[in-house]
Amino acid sequence: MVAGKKTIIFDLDGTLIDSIEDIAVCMNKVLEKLNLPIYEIKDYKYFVGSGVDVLVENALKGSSQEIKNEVLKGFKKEYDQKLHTNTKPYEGIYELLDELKKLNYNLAVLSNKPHDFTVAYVDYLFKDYGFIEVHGQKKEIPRKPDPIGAINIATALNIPCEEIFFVGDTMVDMQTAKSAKMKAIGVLWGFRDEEELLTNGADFIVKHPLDILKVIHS
Ligand SMILES: O=C(O)COP(=O)(O)O
Repeated sequence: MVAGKKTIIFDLDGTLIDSIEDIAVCMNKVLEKLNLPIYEIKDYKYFVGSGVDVLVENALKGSSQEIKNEVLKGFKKEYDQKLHTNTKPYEGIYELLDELKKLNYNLAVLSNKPHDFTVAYVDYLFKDYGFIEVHGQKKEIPRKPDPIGAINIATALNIPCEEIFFVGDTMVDMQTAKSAKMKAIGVLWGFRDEEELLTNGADFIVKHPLDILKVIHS
């Protein structure tokens, strides 16, 4: 029975897991091989969030489609084919999930990371927490900030969107939450700042994962 249970949907990159270094290292490797300019980690925090195609677009503004295709192929080979050891849950995430498990919440993930890879990371890092709906980017479903992925989760769990908390670290997540009529929690340990989250509709801002417990009990 899942109906009626309290529900939280989490974004993955920048919210549950700190993946930025592995993404940056892989992309820089591909760029270097092709003699293209590389970027610092802080730049990647703004490139990531809308899926791998947009990551490539952001890193290659002004380049030809041919080069973009080559980088995309190279990045998928470099990054998407294995789990990366520097990618870890943020400090406090396991403590938060322990509490949410005790409270018997429905836990879900909605990411713009490729679907198979999203599932692989959740299985690898969070298999003890019973995430009930886990969705990455799929060809047939428009990616965030389109609300359809979030609405589909609500429908699958039979929970009204208005009762669901959506937790994320970027404007894409806040826009998704608001378009789906969910409660948007913006987190400050991820890739973007408070101003971006508030401007894009965050209902709550949290500085540490355990602060989410205060929000959901308020
Ligand atoms: O891979 C991305 O671009 C973003 O993934 P996220 O939706 O989990 O932040």
